[in-house]
Amino acid sequence: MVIKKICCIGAGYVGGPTCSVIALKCPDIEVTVVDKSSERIQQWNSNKLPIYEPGLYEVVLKCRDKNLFFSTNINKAITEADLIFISVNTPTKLNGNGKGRAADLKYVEGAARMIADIAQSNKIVVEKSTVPVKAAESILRILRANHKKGVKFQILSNPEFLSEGTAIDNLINADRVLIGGEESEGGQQAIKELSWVYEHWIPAEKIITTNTWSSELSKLAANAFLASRISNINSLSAVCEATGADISEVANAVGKDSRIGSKFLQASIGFGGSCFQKDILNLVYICECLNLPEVASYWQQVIDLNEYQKTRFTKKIVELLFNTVSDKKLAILGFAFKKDTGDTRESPAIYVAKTLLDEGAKLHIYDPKVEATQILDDLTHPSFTPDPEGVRKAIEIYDDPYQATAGTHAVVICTEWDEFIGLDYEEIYSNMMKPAFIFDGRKILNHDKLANIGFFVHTVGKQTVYKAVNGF
Ligand SMILES: NC(=O)C1=CN([C@@H]2O[C@H](COP(=O)(O)OP(=O)(O)OC[C@H]3O[C@@H](n4cnc5c(N)ncnc54)[C@H](O)[C@@H]3O)[C@@H](O)[C@H]2O)C=CC1
Ligand SMILES: O=C(O)[C@H]1O[C@H](OP(=O)(O)OP(=O)(O)OC[C@H]2O[C@@H](n3ccc(=O)[nH]c3=O)[C@H](O)[C@@H]2O)[C@H](O)[C@@H](O)[C@@H]1O
Repeated sequence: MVIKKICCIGAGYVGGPTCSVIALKCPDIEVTVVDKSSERIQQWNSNKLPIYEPGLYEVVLKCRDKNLFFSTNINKAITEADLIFISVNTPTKLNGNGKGRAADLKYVEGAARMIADIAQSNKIVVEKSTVPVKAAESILRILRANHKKGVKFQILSNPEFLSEGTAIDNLINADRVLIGGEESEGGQQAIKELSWVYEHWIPAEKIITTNTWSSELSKLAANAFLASRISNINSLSAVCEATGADISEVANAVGKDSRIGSKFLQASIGFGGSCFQKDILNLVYICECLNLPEVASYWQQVIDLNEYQKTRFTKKIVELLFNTVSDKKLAILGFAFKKDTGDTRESPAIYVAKTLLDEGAKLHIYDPKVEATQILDDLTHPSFTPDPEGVRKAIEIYDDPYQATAGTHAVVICTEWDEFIGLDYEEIYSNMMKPAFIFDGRKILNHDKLANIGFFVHTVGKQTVYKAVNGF
């Protein structure tokens, strides 16, 4: 079979950008991205896409309504497709067995059941979502138990490695594409067909093929490795703060060893995002189910250290502000979980805001890309507070960093947006309460310069900087 039509179930952070790039690079293939959320589909078809991702809008504009379609007509897209990506969310389970750790596969199962129900011809079904090892077995059982006479399915695992904020570049210049499938003739043929799609722009030597279970596990492993590097460096940042070593100097010296490498060694207020925590918790749960408690507790440490890092940073804010932030105004600069995205899922800024609000602070929040409604939703969600009205009264959301910081006791940098580096801190200082504090949770600012202006500066992985100004 030559792939002529692709359907992607799930128009989210992965489905949208991935299929846009496939459409861009494969003009001979018609790609339809479907979602059960008509609001999301309507946004994909508008001039304001539902997600902010550098370069995405340009790609969508080039392909939309030519060979790229966003639709709620799931039935039609599945019926016509030769190959179907399942790119739905796989959040951590909130209830029942494995609550708080296992991946909730209800959306994947829902997608599989829809495919089984609708498909009238053979399909290659591709797990794009991040799933536990052996998930393909469950999908296949659902498909094969419900298929119509004569319809055959092949399941492939093709995990996605893009990072938000750099998704388009990651997709176009992927380090590798991983495809896992059955060792049977049918499985190998399906692998070839999906490889052919990627070979439109990815060199063949970068396309790795494995068995299905290796592919599924490699995705969890890659995220666990990446997150553990952040916990490694964050653990050492605590040692730096206690000794006078500087974590940036340590990271630079350690990272120069080519066996270690310099990437992903940026100390921070802890990693956020929708996947690191959920995927490692999922790995921990899998290990427990496999009766591998030592392995489970090894990876659990990566999460525990991340919690410790978030707590450490916020405790320090309260401690340095004379042990009370009650009724003090604090500016939170950055609410997204990293720069160049409007995504706030598991953002450390949410944790910082919660602790400060619980301590009675008033927050002025500014983020260049996160919508005010999103910030409000995050901070008034029932899982965040029992008192949404109280939170609403304690926060103000700004669309200008100078207004957000005016009249505050402290500025807290939660996201490493480039624009925060170039702000006029003399002006900011002049409009703040004194003594004026900066807590740089991302290590992006010039701390000596800030101290010279008069700021009391605390950052991660370095001793607090303060230069006596006017004799104080
Ligand atoms: N966000 C990221 O950067 C990355 C995410 N992943 C994985 O990719 C998967 C998807 O993640 P995101 O795109 O971030 O999730 P998302 O939440 O942004 O998008 C998922 C979409 O699937 C839709 N959906 C769920 N069930 C459906 C159904 N039965 N029919 C139609 N639509 C349905 C939802 O309405 C939602 O729009 C997850 O497994 C995640 O772990 C993998 C790599 C990167
Ligand atoms: O499975 C996924 O969802 C994706 O998860 C991460 O991508 P993402 O979460 O989008 O972004 P990252 O750049 O990995 O950042 C995650 C968090 O770690 C933090 N981080 C990152 C790097 C670093 O050195 N220090 C650090 O604190 C970031 O600020 C952010 O809060 C992985 O990098 C992707 O390869 C993977 O596909």
